[in-house]
Amino acid sequence: MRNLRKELTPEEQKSAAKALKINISQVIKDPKNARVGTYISNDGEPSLDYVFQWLWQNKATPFLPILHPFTQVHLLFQRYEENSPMTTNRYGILEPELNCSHVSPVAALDFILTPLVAFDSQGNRLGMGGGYYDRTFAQIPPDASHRPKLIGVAHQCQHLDALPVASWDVPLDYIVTPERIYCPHR
Ligand SMILES: Nc1nc2c(c(=O)[nH]1)N(C=O)[C@@H](CNc1ccc(C(=O)N[C@@H](CCC(=O)O)C(=O)O)cc1)CN2
Ligand SMILES: Nc1ncnc2c1ncn2[C@@H]1O[C@H](COP(=O)(O)OP(=O)(O)OP(=O)(O)O)[C@@H](O)[C@H]1O
Repeated sequence: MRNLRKELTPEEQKSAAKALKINISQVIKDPKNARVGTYISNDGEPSLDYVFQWLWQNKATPFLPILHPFTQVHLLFQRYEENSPMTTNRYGILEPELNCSHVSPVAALDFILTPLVAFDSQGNRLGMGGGYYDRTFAQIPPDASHRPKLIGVAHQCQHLDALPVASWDVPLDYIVTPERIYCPHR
């Protein structure tokens, strides 16, 4: 599945990124003041470059994942601005330089756009295998009055009929591809 997304041509990636922005704007209907977890694409993942522009233009705030400096197995979400100082993490992925005053509690985000390796129509997500997203989502208290909507972002070729589900897997509320919007639980 990772090879499938890596084999897309630059032209295919560009048209995917444009179509994704349109579909994501159907899910994040009211972007003004929305706090949105995002990612910087890696390894053939769909680019969010058009989504970042759309979020900034519509007064939403994107946040990027940072590998937690102490636990090593959780993600921190830090505000991302066009001029944020960046560094590369141990996987070679760009992330903002840690600035604690720009970090948001994960439960305070309104939406989290998650990259994935494969998804199914039931909202199950297969990731890179580090367990970062599931461990981070598990930190949200079950009785939290506000919880982020989880939106998987993928190329259509990452769709599978059914994925195995682990006890710790947190299901996605939506999956957005350039072609379709899946709402598994509605
Ligand atoms: N763009 C992006 N950012 C992200 C993730 C992601 O999947 N995509 N993550 C989602 O969790 C976290 C980082 N997790 C990752 C886990 C493994 C690998 C990876 O490339 N693993 C290599 C082995 C490399 C090594 O061990 O040094 C591999 O599987 O080939 C990358 C990211 C946070 N940021
Ligand atoms: N809530 C959790 N608490 C403790 N361990 C967890 C939790 N979630 C995941 N893990 C651990 O993380 C490992 C990897 O999980 P999994 O294969 O589901 O990762 P993934 O979702 O593919 O990765 P990623 O989120 O980094 O893209 C699992 O073997 C599991 O032991």
